[in-house]
Amino acid sequence: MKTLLIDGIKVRIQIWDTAGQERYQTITKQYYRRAQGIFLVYDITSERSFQHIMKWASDVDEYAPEKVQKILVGNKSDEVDKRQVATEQGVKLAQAYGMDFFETSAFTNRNITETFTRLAEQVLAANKKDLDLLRMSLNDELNLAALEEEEGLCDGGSTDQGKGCWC
Ligand SMILES: Nc1nc2c(ncn2[C@@H]2O[C@H](COP(=O)(O)OP(=O)(O)OP(=O)(O)O)[C@@H](O)[C@H]2O)c(=O)[nH]1
Repeated sequence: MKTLLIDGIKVRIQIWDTAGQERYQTITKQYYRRAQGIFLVYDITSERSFQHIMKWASDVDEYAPEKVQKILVGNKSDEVDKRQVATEQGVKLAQAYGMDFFETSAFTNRNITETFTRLAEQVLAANKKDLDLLRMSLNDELNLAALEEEEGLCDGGSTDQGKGCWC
């Protein structure tokens, strides 16, 4: 669980880290169904993990909801000497899939918050209509509560017009 502040809204994100190994894939696919955002992560020190992204992406297309938001992530950017996948390769693949792309390091924390924030922003944008409705009903509730409080004050019998009560 991670909390981020986006556009003045406190967003709580539940994160599932699915297993990369083939033998867990039946379970992994079940996670896709309820996902709103997905990171497709490879390891920049492993060409093989980069090649696997195509497979992950096709699984996501098959099992995740249509409006799921995706970001391509090349992790372990701190491992400069072991790099096998050039940044440009990541950029190109992300462009081909129409995704944003970040290189991150879980070791140094580079781009971690940025990556999560970006995905959360995309998820919020994709669900903007629902969010606007939620905001509107929240505002209605707040206005109602304020009105009730005001009426309560008036019921209290204050005749002091200086306090803004005109009933
Ligand atoms: N140098 C460095 N090492 C990392 C980074 N992220 C993860 N590691 C290391 O890489 C190894 C594998 O990390 P995991 O988090 O188990 O990777 P995973 O992709 O979840 O592995 P699966 O369980 O097979 O899905 C561990 O030894 C981590 O410490 C990073 O950004 N930089």
